[in-house]
Amino acid sequence: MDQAATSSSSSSSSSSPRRYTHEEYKETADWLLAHTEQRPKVAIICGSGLGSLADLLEDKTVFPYKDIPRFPTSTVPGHAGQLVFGKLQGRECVCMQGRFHFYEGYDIQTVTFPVRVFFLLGVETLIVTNAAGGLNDAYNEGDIMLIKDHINLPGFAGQNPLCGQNDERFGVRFPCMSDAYDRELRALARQTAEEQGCGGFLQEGVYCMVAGPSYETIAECRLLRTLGADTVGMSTVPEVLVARHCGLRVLGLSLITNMTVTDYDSNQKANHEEVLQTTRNRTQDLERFVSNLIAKI
Ligand SMILES: O=P(O)(O)O[C@@H]1C[C@H](O)[C@@H](CO)O1
Ligand SMILES: Nc1nc2[nH]cnc2c(=O)[nH]1
Repeated sequence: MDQAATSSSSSSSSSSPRRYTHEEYKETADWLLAHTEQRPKVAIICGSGLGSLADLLEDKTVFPYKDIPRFPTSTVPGHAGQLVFGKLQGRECVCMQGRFHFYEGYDIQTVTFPVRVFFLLGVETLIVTNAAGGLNDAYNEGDIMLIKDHINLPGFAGQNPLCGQNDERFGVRFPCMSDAYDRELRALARQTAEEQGCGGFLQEGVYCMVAGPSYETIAECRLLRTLGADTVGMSTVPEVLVARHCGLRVLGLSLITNMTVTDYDSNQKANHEEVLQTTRNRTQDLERFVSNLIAKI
């Protein structure tokens, strides 16, 4: 990717892989603060096909990523590529309509760049959504899974956005992740789903991140299930690591857009069109769910 390759800051080196300085994050945050009067406490990152959440905001100010200093750009269908400030249920929010993925060619610090910008804007809670493949055979396409934990497979292979020199202004060198997904927010989400009458399709489980962009083989799906994963996707975990590092509360939601293939006799094939089609089918329920939930935060 051109931008991924050319926007590399001078701080990148093998001994100091931190890609952006505190000042650089702050410049972007200050630019945004100078261009909007909104001061959101909640940020939402929209997964594949889930960007219409941002359309619910009122009194919107919209910034295409290309206009924001240092912001990367989205390259994946279903990711519009703009930052939307506005009010949802009367609460000021900022919404990423389109996220960045490692498989797009961005390094892991670029993928997570917006999260530290949100922190510097004064955001306290991050709601992160994704489209994911279901591994748990008790799940159904169209279910929403509250993420209670994750498996960071790229992290096992050295791709963790917190690698490199640590800046204590963001957080500690060795952040705890056993409480990554806020228990109170999950309880609120369960309560919201019950009230909305959609408790029947709410699941709670473990999301596993793979680098992508290829979908999993049958053997890989079986392996991930054995490891304890309920869903698999290509995002979210890096953003959560950076958010928790700087003390944001996190709620994670996976929309099960497809059930993964685990049977050698199956003719089913994972594909992005199916992913987007399921998000189109479920978008209204998900929007109502997030919107009702935000009213309680
Ligand atoms: O951004 P998310 O994680 O929702 O997108 C998922 C993972 C890939 O980007 C894509 C595969 O269909 O959907
Ligand atoms: N890795 C992965 N990502 C997805 N995103 C949506 N569905 C899937 C899937 O089956 N696998």
